[in-house]
Amino acid sequence: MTETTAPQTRKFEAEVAQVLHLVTHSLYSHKEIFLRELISNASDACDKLRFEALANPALTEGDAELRIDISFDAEARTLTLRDNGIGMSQDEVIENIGTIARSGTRKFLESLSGDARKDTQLIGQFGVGFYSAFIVADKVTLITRRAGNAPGEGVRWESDGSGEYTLEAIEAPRGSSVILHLKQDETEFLSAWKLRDLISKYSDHIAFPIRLPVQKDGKSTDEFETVNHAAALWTRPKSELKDEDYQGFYKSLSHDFNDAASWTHNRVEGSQSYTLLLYLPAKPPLDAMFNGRDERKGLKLYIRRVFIMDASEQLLPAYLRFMRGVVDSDDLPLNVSREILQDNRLVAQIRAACTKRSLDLLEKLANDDKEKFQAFIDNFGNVLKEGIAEDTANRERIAKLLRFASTASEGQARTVSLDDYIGRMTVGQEAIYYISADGYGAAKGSPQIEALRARNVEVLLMFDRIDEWMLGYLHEYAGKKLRNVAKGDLELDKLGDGGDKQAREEAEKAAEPVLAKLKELLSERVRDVRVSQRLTDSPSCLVLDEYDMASHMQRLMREAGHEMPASKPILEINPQHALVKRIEGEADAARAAEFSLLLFEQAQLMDGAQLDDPAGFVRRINALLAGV
Ligand SMILES: Nc1ncnc2c1ncn2[C@@H]1O[C@H](COP(=O)(O)OP(=O)(O)OP(=O)(O)O)[C@@H](O)[C@H]1O
Repeated sequence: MTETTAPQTRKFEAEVAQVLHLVTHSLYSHKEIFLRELISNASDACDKLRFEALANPALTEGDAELRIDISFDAEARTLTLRDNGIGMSQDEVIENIGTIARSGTRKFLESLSGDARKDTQLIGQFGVGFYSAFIVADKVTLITRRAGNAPGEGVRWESDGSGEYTLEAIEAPRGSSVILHLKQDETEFLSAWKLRDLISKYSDHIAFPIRLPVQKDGKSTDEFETVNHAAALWTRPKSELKDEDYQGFYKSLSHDFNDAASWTHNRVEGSQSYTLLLYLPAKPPLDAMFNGRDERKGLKLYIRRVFIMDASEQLLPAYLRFMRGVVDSDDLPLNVSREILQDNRLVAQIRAACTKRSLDLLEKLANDDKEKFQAFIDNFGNVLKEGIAEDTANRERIAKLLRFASTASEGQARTVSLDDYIGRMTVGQEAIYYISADGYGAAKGSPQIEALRARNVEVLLMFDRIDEWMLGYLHEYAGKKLRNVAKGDLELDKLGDGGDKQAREEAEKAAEPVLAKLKELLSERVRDVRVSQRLTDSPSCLVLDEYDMASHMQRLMREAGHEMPASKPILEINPQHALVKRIEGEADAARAAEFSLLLFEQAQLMDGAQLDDPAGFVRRINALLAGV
């Protein structure tokens, strides 16, 4: 450790100054949260000490009852939060309070919009932690000593939040005291009544005693009394807990300003015993947005009430990474490591239970609260889709929860479930039809869906990046095949009244000369030219064979740097269309070649592809328009 004797002044990292400025300016309307944040830090510090003391009991010697004391001095205008938790060494103070250690914070700063209202929302989800002290204080003093360090190795840190702080080595008890020098108008926090009220509102569930000085004749005495429940919330019987209790716990667990959308709380007893408390956030938590699949957080593992670690990766599959909560196991060994968690039978059981309970919760929400469920789909629907590939055992349950846009729904909102779709299938329809494209407009306007539309057959519109990948794993739902409308033979004869098969065969026969002409003219660009059953209005479209990769997926793969074998598409034509008829009757070979190219280029454009020769395309269109 670096020795400090006289106070030294240091500068905050530039980003800290930025966060501080933002916190103090944008969170004023939520100023009470400072108390919740500081209590939550104190509670984390007690958790950490309790955990370290498992291996080294000497750490808590002489002061083993972990607690958080809050006191105030009306004359000096100070409010002090003191915990006898893990404390910090000088290096840790510099690291934790003077810099922005977490990569998520940097990303958070980059994402700020400059719009105060939006940024407040964002910072609320991000969890402002220690810096929230500066919402109500114009100076903050932190006195701290790491458990295990000698009494003289304490640190005094002080700052007015304007860009610099001072550090000094001092004598200090184990743990941390945060002393807030309150701003002129923040007198309300110098009241036992007000503090008690805030503690029961925001911090009642904290598992350590939070104590306030006993009041006598309007003054604080030296005696302290516990004002919270001081029992881990998830250990309390459900019947005793109110919605506010669950929401309060959620907020301090997740640092979210918003209420959770829903939660599930279960005690499991059997071959092993554990408690689960899982929350579904109403808004995407920031880390779920910023941190990738490998950096996730949000599910805390406790063993017999002792906080062990964040074990989201071990206890939840990646496609449920938006869930937040607590797992408290009675049977895992306290000295469990991440490695042990990876490969442990009990953990595998708990993980399966977390998955099941999360899916139960989502199903219940889908049935009971359409609005909240729709918000879930809007926020997390694409994350859930990963489950189709990842969790084969639960594939059908996950598929049931998915929602899509379709030709029967309004706009691009994903509102149609596979069950809704099946309920609307027409006579003779055996498959669930979908089209996939780069965007909603492209999917909805796909020429390939024209004939299905004309027959009143609904088509699901898939246009999220993940869809094509997911569809590679979702071949069937409730015994019905999922079929890409742009692939293979649609067997439209089986639908509805079946149409006039004979008339179709005659039309195909009649189109043979134009097919032959087009095949010859476009032989370098297409694999085959066929009469389409899919088209009613457009002259042409591109289709794929049953096992070809969807064309926009091929493009995505190429963009991502994958070598894709060049495969020529199949062109389908509508022999009734004027352009096709024109080609058929065109005696001038050069013009016929130009127009057939146009037929192909139009199909490419509607498929979302880039043209090889846009200038040539425009020239051809103009020639056609000018009747040349
Ligand atoms: N009372 C305390 N005792 C010991 N360490 C503390 C205390 N308060 C803060 N710290 C340390 O400072 C770090 C930064 O605290 P801060 O509240 O800013 O963020 P955080 O708690 O890590 O994140 P979040 O608030 O989003 O959970 C903490 O991670 C912890 O290591």
